[in-house]
Amino acid sequence: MDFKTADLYDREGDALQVCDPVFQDFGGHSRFSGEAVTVKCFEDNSLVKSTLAEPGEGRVLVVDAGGSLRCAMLGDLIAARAVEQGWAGVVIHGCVRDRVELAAMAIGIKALASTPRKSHRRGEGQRDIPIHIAGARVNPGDHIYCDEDGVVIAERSLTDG
Ligand SMILES: O=C([O-])CC(=O)C(=O)O
Repeated sequence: MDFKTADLYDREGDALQVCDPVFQDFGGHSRFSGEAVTVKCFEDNSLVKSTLAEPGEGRVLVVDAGGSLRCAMLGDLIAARAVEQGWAGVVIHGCVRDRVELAAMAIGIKALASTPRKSHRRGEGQRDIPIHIAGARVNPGDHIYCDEDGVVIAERSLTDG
């Protein structure tokens, strides 16, 4: 994976959505990209768990968790399943936990922070809808590129030729 978000920005300019710099890296991969699958949920990670249990096919789950710092939307068990299922990464506008284990996993994970408290699981949330995270709009099927510099979103693939 040899893209750089800064180079993509230089090429595409403001045709790209650029996330505000609020994310930290928690996964073993800091550079990852893929087609976006979207989930919107608040302090309930039911849809995060069920979506990451499906075949990932190199896609990236993007979660609008409302920026909540109160509970973790993802931990080592859900992340391990995502790795098994072939997800390229997860971007969460919210928190994770189990950061030591996450750092050893072959997946990209960007989130705001870590916290020990787990989330609810009541089946609440929406999937495959347009979301807004960190100042950027993400539509299902957009292509998301993440690296050490940040997160950018394009309406089409920028690396498949
Ligand atoms: O189960 C959860 O809600 C989050 C978690 O700790 C894990 O994925 O291991």
